[in-house]
Amino acid sequence: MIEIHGLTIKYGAATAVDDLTFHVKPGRVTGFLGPNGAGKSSTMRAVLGLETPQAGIALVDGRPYGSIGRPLEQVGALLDASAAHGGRRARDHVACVARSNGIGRRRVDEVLELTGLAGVARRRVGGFSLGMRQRLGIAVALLGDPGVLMFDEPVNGLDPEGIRWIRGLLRTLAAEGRTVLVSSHLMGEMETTAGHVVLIGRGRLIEDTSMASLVERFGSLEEAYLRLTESSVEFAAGRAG
Ligand SMILES: Nc1ncnc2c1ncn2[C@@H]1O[C@H](COP(=O)(O)OP(=O)(O)OP(=O)(O)O)[C@@H](O)[C@H]1O
Repeated sequence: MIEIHGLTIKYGAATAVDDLTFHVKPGRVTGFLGPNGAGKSSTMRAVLGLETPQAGIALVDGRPYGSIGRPLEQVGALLDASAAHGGRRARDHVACVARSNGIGRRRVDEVLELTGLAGVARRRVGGFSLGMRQRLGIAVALLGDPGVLMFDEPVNGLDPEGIRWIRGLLRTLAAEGRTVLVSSHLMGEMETTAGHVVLIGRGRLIEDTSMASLVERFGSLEEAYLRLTESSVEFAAGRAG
């Protein structure tokens, strides 16, 4: 379970996350949605102890990330697919993270297999497509077999086969009883994958509800999203013509 309590994150004078409170429960995929700049990535970083909030707290299974003994075995995350060093071979990258976290080699091969990277594991990450990097980031997130998983826009750059694969993976992870938080701007994809939605705008909570209730109220997730975030969009495109 992930618990966010009164979380406030400021960058200088700008408030990115504003007194945000919500819980992410196990056993279902929770879609974390909101316009560009709404504060999704900042919130996820706070869960991993990568942000120092001005107020509030983010907990994983009741504890702040920094106090977890073997964090990779509690929470796995894909936040930035470009994080891996380009000069490294894929397997070496995963093996290095595994080694520094006391995780054995067998698990390295398992996650490479699970993410479809076994055949390219000896290739350098620098030559990887964005979709392959996403898979590599997911492989690392799964290394510790954690009960809590966070993916920041994991479908980015994936081809249709990859999108279908991640849909199945997210559902499987949730069905295994894990806590799964996924951010995405692809409403159609989220509607089929997520059972619950946390919608934020300008760092504040807009909705924390089941997918079924949103679709029932608005007809589709896209419609719900557009209507509910109307006043929270910071970077709206100009109208053509
Ligand atoms: N390191 C930083 N320094 C300064 N401002 C930042 C930093 N990181 C994020 N911000 C700002 O905080 C706000 C929230 O950003 P964040 O990346 O959390 O939003 P997001 O919902 O993940 O957006 P997107 O959907 O575009 O990825 C934005 O206004 C962003 O410009």
